[in-house]
Amino acid sequence: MNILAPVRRDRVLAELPQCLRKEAALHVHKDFHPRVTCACQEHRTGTVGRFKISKVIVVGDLSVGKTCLINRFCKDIFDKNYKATIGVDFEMERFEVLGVPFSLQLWDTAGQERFKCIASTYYRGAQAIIIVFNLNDVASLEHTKQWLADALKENDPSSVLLFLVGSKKDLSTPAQYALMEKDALKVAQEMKTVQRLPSPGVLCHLHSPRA
Ligand SMILES: Nc1nc2c(ncn2[C@@H]2O[C@H](COP(=O)(O)OP(=O)(O)OP(=O)(O)O)[C@@H](O)[C@H]2O)c(=O)[nH]1
Repeated sequence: MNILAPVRRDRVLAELPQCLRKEAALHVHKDFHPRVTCACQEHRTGTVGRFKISKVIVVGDLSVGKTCLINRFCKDIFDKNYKATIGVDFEMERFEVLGVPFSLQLWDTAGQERFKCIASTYYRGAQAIIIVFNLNDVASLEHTKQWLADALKENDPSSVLLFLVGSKKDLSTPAQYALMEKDALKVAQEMKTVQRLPSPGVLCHLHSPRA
């Protein structure tokens, strides 16, 4: 018996872009090295029963907008009142990819120093790390390096996906924004070096709430 509500229509992917199709994945070809094939099959997602699960952790200074980012993605809402996250919060977003049920676990961690200890116990086993900073607060960008270092202590730097996300774009002037964007791209470049990936391993995304 299926007790879950149907997956939201915009979370159903019936077709993948060409570059993500099976034919494009070299490791599924017969003559590919078995060790690589195995490694590709092992890591990316966990499985609970018939469900595939990926874990994403969202880290960054207090009040940079982590909860708002998750709420916009999961519920399409924006709340201008600040309510600090205590420890961690959790959202589960269900998808259907080519007919296969898939869940994204989103872990919203507290930015406040006194909750860091609790929050960091949830870092382990992430497939993606989203590091958020405030585009109007250069210190929050500087601190992303420490957030990354802490998150990587619990995860495999060579396989985890990193996203550096700037928030509160609506509050910055074009000049401030241009400056911050330059600095953010530099930090993203440094993160890529820390991760020691041959290809771009960090995506830098600058975000503002829709009114
Ligand atoms: N103007 C504007 N305000 C934002 C934006 N994102 C978040 N805020 C506001 O910033 C405050 C903090 O947002 P949260 O999402 O709670 O921040 P957080 O990073 O989860 O904070 P902690 O739980 O303390 O770590 C709230 O008052 C939000 O409304 C944004 O893009 N633009």
